[in-house]
Amino acid sequence: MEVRALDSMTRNGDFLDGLLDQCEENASYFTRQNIKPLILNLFIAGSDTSALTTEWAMAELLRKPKVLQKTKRELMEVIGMEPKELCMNQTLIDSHIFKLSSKKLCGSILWLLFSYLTKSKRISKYAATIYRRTLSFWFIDSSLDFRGRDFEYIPFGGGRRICSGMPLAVRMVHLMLASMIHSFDWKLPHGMNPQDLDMQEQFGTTLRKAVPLCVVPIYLVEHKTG
Ligand code: HEM
Repeated sequence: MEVRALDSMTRNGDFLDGLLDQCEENASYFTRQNIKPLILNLFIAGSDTSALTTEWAMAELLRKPKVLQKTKRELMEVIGMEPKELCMNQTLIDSHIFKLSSKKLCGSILWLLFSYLTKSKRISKYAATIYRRTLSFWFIDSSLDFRGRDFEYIPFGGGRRICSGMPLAVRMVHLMLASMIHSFDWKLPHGMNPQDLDMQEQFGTTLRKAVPLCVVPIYLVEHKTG
């Protein structure tokens, strides 16, 4: 903090700087002691949820090779062949995702992804029915909003305590999935049949796969040769 006061170069304008600025404000109830638990909270709330959603989605895609292929084709159409284009660039991701959503593809993936999390959080009988129904379909032209407006489907909760990481989570999960599908072909190990993939769940704070997904990435030759 002393160094920050002396040297404006040590400021990156990032989240931590914002928190430290807040501590320094007169009459702020927020102190340096609050920063560590707050950041820890964000890691706990943000890492397993996003990683497991991505893992479940990959597992579902691998069980449905035609859907995986269709997803890949759409990504190739929208992004092109060059994997380096798919980087952590906000504008790029958003524009790509919107293009895909218009084809109902990403929308349907999102729908599937978050259904898992719906199951792990505050599940009601009604949500359970929706969840089961959701898993039977892939290409749903869903009119349900995952942002807490339709109470039968609240993967991020709703109201004042709705997940504050939702905008980040939606982008991260899409980006991770899209990068993986776009850049590699995927196959199951030891010639495993997609239908034999173990989809059992392990109950917990977040719903993980009982048997972690093991899958082999194959680098696409077209990418190398251009
Ligand atoms: C797919 C990913 C995620 C899912 C499904 C998810 C889901 C949820 C749910 C259901 C809640 C409880 C909302 C309520 O009480 O009504 C929640 C809260 C929260 N989430 Fe997420 N989350 C995800 C990712 C993230 C990420 C990436 C972050 C931050 C980096 C984050 C930060 C938080 C925080 C801080 C809360 C507490 C909000 C509060 O109580 O005011 N989450 N999340």
